[in-house]
Amino acid sequence: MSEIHPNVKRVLYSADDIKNRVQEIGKQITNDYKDSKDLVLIGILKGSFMFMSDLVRSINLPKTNVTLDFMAISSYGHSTNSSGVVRILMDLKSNIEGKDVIIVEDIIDSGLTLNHLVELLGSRKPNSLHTAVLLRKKDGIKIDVPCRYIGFDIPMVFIIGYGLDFAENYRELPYLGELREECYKK
Ligand SMILES: O=P(O)(O)OC[C@H]1O[C@H](OP(=O)(O)OP(=O)(O)O)[C@H](O)[C@@H]1O
Ligand code: HPA
Ligand SMILES: [Mg+2]
Repeated sequence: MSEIHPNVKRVLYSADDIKNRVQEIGKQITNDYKDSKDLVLIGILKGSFMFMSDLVRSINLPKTNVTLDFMAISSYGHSTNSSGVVRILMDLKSNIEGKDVIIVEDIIDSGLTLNHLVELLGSRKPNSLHTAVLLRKKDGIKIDVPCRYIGFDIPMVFIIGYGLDFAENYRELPYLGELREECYKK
């Protein structure tokens, strides 16, 4: 493995661990949606960009019309705690009415973001609506959001890498690591 960033306290999941788990989720989705006519994967930017790009390449549905769309939201800004306000920075380009929708998220922490998205997208009358989430902090959840596909359950530490940021940094790291506390606690 390439050198670990000095602000990473420990690596929770290596690039290989992530690859293997994402492939498993891709296989599950392939099996669950083999009879779907129209599957839309909705990536929630920015955090899900790596998970989304690896996940779509792990899905093999040649007879299904698989499309991608994106929404951009923000609730953390430059903090390690949710502001509690989910701001939609960019909405979908497509109409999801009648389609099978999977929301692709990097992490559930408080659950506020995903809960908001499920309510919002559910109101647009999709044929079905499920969620694929790479990381879940079970002990941090304030609102219980149903998740069909979960990568890993993780402890209450702040995670960076594989798309996840702290104050917009570290998204490029190929692994999932714990950010050193001294980087955000003064
Ligand atoms: O369960 P919650 O407590 O709501 O936290 C999860 C959300 O917070 C992060 O987004 P953020 O606001 O940092 O935007 P980003 O994806 O652009 O980093 C993360 O990507 C999730 O979307
Ligand atoms: O642990 C985290 N890391 C990065 N972004 C996040 N958004 C919610 N929790 C986290
Ligand atoms: Mg963020």
